[in-house]
Amino acid sequence: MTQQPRGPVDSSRTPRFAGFATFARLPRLDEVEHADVALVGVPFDSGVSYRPGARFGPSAVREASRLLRPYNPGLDVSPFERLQVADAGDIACNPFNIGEAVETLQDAAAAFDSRLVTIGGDHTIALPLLRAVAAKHGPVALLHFDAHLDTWDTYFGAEYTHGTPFRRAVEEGILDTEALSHVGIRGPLYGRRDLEEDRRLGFGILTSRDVMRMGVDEVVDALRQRIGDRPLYISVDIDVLDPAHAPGTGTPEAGGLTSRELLEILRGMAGANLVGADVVEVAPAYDHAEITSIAASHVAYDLVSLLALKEKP
Ligand SMILES: N=C(N)NCCCC(=O)O
Ligand SMILES: [Zn+2]
Ligand SMILES: [Zn+2]
Repeated sequence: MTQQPRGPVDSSRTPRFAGFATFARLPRLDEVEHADVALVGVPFDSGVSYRPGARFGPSAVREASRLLRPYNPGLDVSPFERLQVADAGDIACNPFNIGEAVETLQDAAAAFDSRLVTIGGDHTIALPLLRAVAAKHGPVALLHFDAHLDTWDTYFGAEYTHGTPFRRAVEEGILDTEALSHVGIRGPLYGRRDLEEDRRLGFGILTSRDVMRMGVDEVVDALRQRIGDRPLYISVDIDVLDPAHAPGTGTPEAGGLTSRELLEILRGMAGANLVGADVVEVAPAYDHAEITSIAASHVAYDLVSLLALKEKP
């Protein structure tokens, strides 16, 4: 290929509301020879326990990402200049067979030679994504933003659901159990045992209340200390945000983070050895004025920026 596109379409020449939506108006993966980072959608929500609809997350986040601009002042980086970043479209998974969908996604993710920032989809998808990452890097540190633990065992006997990916991942030995953190946990549980089992799996918790009391800087310090320079995977369930900041999601819980807090904690990870990330649980049917999909698009943009900061000088 000769003249390959790079970076977003220029919004001062082609209105940002025109044309097909790729993430941040970036080139499609099939338009470039190689991408350092690929944004990929996983329109799968057959693992949800309550409100369905995250299958429409990828397209909503792409639409909401039209307003993103190429320079990220929060991290002082122009991610699309440093790296070739492309939109790989969606991975099509069987909505009627969760086990098959998980396998399809694992194989598809493993086949990329780009780092992936994945847009879900429900949280079930984190398991196959982590498997693919661990196949390349070995067990990874996990920074998990969520209202929910997602370390429950089974629902209706099902092992693969959006409430269980991280228990499966620990069982499979694909996580580095010295460096597992949940941030933003809150809301009612089934019992105290949920917390005990979560702790036994190796997780440390910074609750939504901890974030409020400690403040962003102290939270970042604690997380950085735990993560060190291990290969790191970041999984962001958008319901970590308060329903005021993310109404469009399947299992909303009151008392969550603001989008500002979430973005600032993410920016605190600058320089970490990030190897992959996802943003999940955007369910646009419950959204208003794109509040949730805009938040998710900014989260994905900061995740790409973190990869850009790390990959090249
Ligand atoms: N991963 C998300 N968003 N939710 C998990 C909720 C599981 C439950 O209903 O108990
Ligand atoms: Zn959640
Ligand atoms: Zn979750």
